[in-house]
Amino acid sequence: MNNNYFFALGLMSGTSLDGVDIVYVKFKRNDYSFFEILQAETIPYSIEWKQQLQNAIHFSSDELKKLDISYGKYLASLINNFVFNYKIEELAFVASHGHTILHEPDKGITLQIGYGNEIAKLTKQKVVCDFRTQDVKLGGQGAPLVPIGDELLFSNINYCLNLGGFSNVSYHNKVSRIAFDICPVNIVLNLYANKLGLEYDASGEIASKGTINKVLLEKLNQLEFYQKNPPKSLGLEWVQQQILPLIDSLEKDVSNVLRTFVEHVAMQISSVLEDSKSVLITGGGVFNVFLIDRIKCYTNVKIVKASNNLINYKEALIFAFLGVLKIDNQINCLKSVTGASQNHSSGIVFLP
Ligand SMILES: Nc1ncnc2c1ncn2[C@@H]1O[C@H](COP(=O)(O)OP(=O)(O)OP(=O)(O)O)[C@@H](O)[C@H]1O
Ligand SMILES: CC(=O)N[C@H]1[C@@H]2OC[C@@H](O2)[C@@H](O)[C@@H]1O[C@H](C)C(=O)O
Repeated sequence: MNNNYFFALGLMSGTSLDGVDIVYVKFKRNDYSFFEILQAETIPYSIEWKQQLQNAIHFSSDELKKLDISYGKYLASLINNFVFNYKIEELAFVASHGHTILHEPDKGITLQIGYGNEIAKLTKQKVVCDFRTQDVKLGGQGAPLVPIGDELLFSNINYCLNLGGFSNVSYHNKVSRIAFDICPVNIVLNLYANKLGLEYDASGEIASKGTINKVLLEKLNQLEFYQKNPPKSLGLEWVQQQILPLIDSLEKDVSNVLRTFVEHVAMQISSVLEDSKSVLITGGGVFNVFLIDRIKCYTNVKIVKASNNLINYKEALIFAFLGVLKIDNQINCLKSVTGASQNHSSGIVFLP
């Protein structure tokens, strides 16, 4: 055993409901910039779990309490399997984001299920969870929480850009960390790829064969959201109200839609990135070769190549890191990002 290092598990279940991401990470004592992802796996949801998590928004508070416990038991079983399969012997704690069921921070509500007490009991590990509630209590949005990880784990990089359902960015301006959603990405590209019977447009092949609809492109770029200053965020409702009707009224050909939307994304992303700065890009959109090429056409940024583990598991890694900060009683929620009344150390610790 080397006392300079310690090991943690990070668990994240994202909005896309593809599964639970688990990472086993090596951290260094007294050096927050060090991390190494040793093992990583996504455990896909069964149809039953997917349905339950999707429907839970309509559950009564008693039903939610039951789900909190049964989902906690489920996470515990995934952790036990992971520890067994990868022969993990050293583990300081588990940090679990859980799954977000309710999130209306302006009404003081945020709920991530997966009861930590259940996980601690069944895994016999120290567990840190419930990272968002305290921030909402302090008047913050309870999200995004990843930027503190960007700040401390990737301090040598100017921009951390995520290309998921939506694209978001975080960077340090002259005074503090800034983070915001830039524009929709895969949530829109997938919808149109689905019309061709595809899950997504692999490598952006179909988009690359389409033609730009200039009127549509201009109208997309003129949407009011893009003129607003951060902090700002996007949701599915906005896409349904502002983006889809616009596309459908102006372009019928799917490859032209994909081509035009890729151009829109590339233009919006490049408009927030300053030339010659470094950018770490993560999220599944990294594999859209055509989109990355288009971004490169508009900017002179230096793209830092991320490993596949980092591309796919950065959020789970950062929740493990938020656990490290909580256990060390250090700030893990930034008021400059969430709008809370103060910076604070968030999360609840459960002992086995
Ligand atoms: N080879 C590929 N070519 C093009 N696109 C890809 C490829 N692989 C993955 N993607 C895109 O990435 C998406 C998955 O990305 P990711 O897992 O980051 O999304 P997410 O978890 O829904 O995002 P978030 O929760 O951060 O919004 C896929 O749905 C698809 O659109
Ligand atoms: C409430 C909640 O679960 N929000 C998630 C969600 O998924 C993406 C986006 O919306 C982000 O705000 C957040 O997660 C990331 C990991 C965050 O907190 O940084």
